[in-house]
Amino acid sequence: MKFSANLGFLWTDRGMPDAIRAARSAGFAAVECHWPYETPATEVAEALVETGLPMLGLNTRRGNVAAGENGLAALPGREAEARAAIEEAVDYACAIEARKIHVMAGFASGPEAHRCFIGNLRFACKIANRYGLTILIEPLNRYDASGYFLTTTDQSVTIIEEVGAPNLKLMFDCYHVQVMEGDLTRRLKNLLPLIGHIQFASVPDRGPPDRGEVAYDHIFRTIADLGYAEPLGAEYKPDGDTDASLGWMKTTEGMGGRIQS
Ligand SMILES: O=C(O)[C@@H](O)C(=O)CO
Ligand SMILES: [Mg+2]
Repeated sequence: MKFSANLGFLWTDRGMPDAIRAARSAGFAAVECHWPYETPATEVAEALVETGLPMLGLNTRRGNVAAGENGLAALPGREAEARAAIEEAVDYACAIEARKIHVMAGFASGPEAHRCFIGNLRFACKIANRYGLTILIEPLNRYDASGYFLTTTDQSVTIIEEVGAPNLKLMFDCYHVQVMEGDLTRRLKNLLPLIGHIQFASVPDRGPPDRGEVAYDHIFRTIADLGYAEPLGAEYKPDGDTDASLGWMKTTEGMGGRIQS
């Protein structure tokens, strides 16, 4: 069991190359990010080579963030922008050797949005397949992303089956899944073949995993027992300094200190 530092939330006080170095110093086995596009891919690639860490994945652009957009792929009429964002993410991923792209659905609902999302995901999977990349979809919870198109693992399974591409997988963020559906242990076991990445944070405050309503020592042990060996994404918001928030990696029984080796 290994951990990946999500640089969308951890070490946000520095640029991505330095955040990658900080993750290496803290003992993470990998990094992942949200929207790296303002940093030249060459700078990110250099920091990855220097530290030896892989960048697991990145997200497609959200669209007009100032206007509150949170993804484009399920927005009928915005297919050209959504597909340009997918192509941009594929290019960036190839430049830094990231293997997974989270295609963000956006705020939408109804059958037209569903059809639009399916079409854009088929497009994404086809392009990604040329480079051996995996496309991820991630259900987000109704409080943090009210009105987001994709909200549950059940809905995600329907979409993955309808798209029918072997390189389309579920981003199982334990934080969102716990808020929306609960039953984490059974869901992890049942959905394992469809899972392309796992993330975690405390619930309900999205802090480090050694607090809140989810017993992450049990969840991490469950994941390890299932034979899932990919790094788990630490996607939580530290109260302040990221380094000061990492006690869970070293001290909590059953967590990183014992599992990560
Ligand atoms: O959980 C999240 O919010 C992220 O994994 C993400 O990709 C952006 O919303
Ligand atoms: Mg997440």
